[in-house]
Amino acid sequence: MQAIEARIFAADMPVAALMEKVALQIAAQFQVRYPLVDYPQVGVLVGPGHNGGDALVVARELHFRGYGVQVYCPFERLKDLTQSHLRYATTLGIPVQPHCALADCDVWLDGLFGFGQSRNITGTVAQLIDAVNATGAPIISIDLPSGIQPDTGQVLGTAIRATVTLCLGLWKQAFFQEAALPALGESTLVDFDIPAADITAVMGSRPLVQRVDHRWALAALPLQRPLTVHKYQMGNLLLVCGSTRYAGAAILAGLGARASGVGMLSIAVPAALKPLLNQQLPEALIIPCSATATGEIQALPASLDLAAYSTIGCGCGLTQGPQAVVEQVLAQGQTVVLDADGLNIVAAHPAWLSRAATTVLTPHVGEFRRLFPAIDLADRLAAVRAAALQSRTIVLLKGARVAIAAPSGQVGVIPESTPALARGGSGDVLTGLLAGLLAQSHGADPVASSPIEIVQAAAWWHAQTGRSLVVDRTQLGVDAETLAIALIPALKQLIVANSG
Ligand SMILES: NC(=O)C1=CN([C@@H]2O[C@H](COP(=O)(O)OP(=O)(O)OC[C@H]3O[C@@H](n4cnc5c(N)ncnc54)[C@H](O)[C@@H]3O)[C@@H](O)[C@H]2O)[C@@H](O)CC1
Ligand SMILES: Nc1ncnc2c1ncn2[C@@H]1O[C@H](COP(=O)(O)OP(=O)(O)O)[C@@H](O)[C@H]1O
Ligand SMILES: [K+]
Repeated sequence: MQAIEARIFAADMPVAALMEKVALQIAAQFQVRYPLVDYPQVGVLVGPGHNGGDALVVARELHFRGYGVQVYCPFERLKDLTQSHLRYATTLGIPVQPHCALADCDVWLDGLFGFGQSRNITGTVAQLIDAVNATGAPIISIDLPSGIQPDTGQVLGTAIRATVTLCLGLWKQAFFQEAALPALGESTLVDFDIPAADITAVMGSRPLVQRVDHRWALAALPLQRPLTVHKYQMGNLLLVCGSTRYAGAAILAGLGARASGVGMLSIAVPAALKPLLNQQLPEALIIPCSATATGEIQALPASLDLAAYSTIGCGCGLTQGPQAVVEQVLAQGQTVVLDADGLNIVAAHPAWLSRAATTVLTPHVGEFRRLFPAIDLADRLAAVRAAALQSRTIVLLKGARVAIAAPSGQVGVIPESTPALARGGSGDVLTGLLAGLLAQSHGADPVASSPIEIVQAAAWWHAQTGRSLVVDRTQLGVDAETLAIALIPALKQLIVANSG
């Protein structure tokens, strides 16, 4: 953003004109969300840079529209343009105070810091932020909540907890970092006509980090099958999963795979689980495996031709016993998705990941740390990219903002989700779903999407299904089985909602 902004200014767009253009939009949005009749008193926090300048333009506009405006600016030295706006606000009779004795305001506007913030916030400024948060009144943050590091999303000591954040121009990475989520509130983008040429000049035609949106995700799904296909051309998936202890994980992965539309689904489980799996997934071919005394897979049947499958998904509910099975799966030449215990096993044998075919790893933070102990998770987007580059695999880092990185360094992030998905088994559903989609892309009639696009699409679909279930059933109603069964109806809704 800084580099793009510099290009715009170098091309002689006056800085003050751009600030005015942006701030007038913020003022308009402010008045729609917080109308004068209900929110007559506005407190405005002004920082030393252009974020503070934006806030002062908004303060001026709100003053003329009839709001009672009170400015708080705990800084002595301001950038010139910000200083000019402050002088003019004072001339208009808008009260300006430096300290924390806060008036009773109905709503706050946060213009302390924007994308220029990097240092820890201390002293009076920190006190001001804490005091405004403590009022309980709604807060609109300009560009970023003050106190949030724009790239990593980390809290710089303390941060405004915004009700609404109006992000200016282009999404900053912090909007997709979990550390920032509690501070962001509802986030929307304010467009101010950045020339496309300036964006491409700085970011290239494909930015390194991209939000996965409905257009991309729906385009990557195999929604239209060729007319004359047979089942083996629409993906031949093998799931290797389950143990007596974790039988449900195998069922949930199977249900996720079912929703993918995969042509042929086989599930290798300890023999004792076969009747249960048959009952839950009548369409699947259940492959009984020899088991240890503790109910783990001992070995895959010698007659099983692993090379016949287009994709193998391995690990859900496996336990850490079947190491040789994981090694055998990774020695195959086709796409492998590793989850849960598959990841825990491979963490001790990273060399097994050196393979020519595509490997997809789907760790949560705990599994990620075991796999990549040297990679710092403070910046999740950088961490997932480093992991993909290091392991030459596709890495999907689970959590509130799922991030997916390819060995090329490209990162996709799922911009919307719901904490209702933080529930045992929902990851198993995702593994089955994405393995089933990957299997179809390797069928004889492949869809055009690349593996990374398919993994992103699966994660998007999974998160959107969670969100749609929350609407119907509250956050308490998103258990993993319900999630798996809802994938298809949710997809139907998503297609209808995003058509045209
Ligand atoms: N994106 C764009 O091109 C536009 C940007 N504008 C605004 O300009 C902002 C960026 O302006 P600036 O580059 O001036 O940066 P900021 O307004 O974020 O402020 C940076 C200033 O704060 C100081 N500072 C940073 N952390 C501090 C701390 N912890 N304690 C005390 N002081 C601290 C810095 O030394 C610097 O002087 C954007 O966020 C946005 O609000 C708009 O005015 C117009 C369009
Ligand atoms: N706070 C959250 N908000 C949104 N999604 C979440 C959150 N926490 C977890 N998830 C999602 O829920 C799933 C949990 O998967 P995982 O941790 O593997 O659990 P399990 O192994 O029990 O299935 C992942 O898809 C993850 O991204
Ligand atoms: K701000």
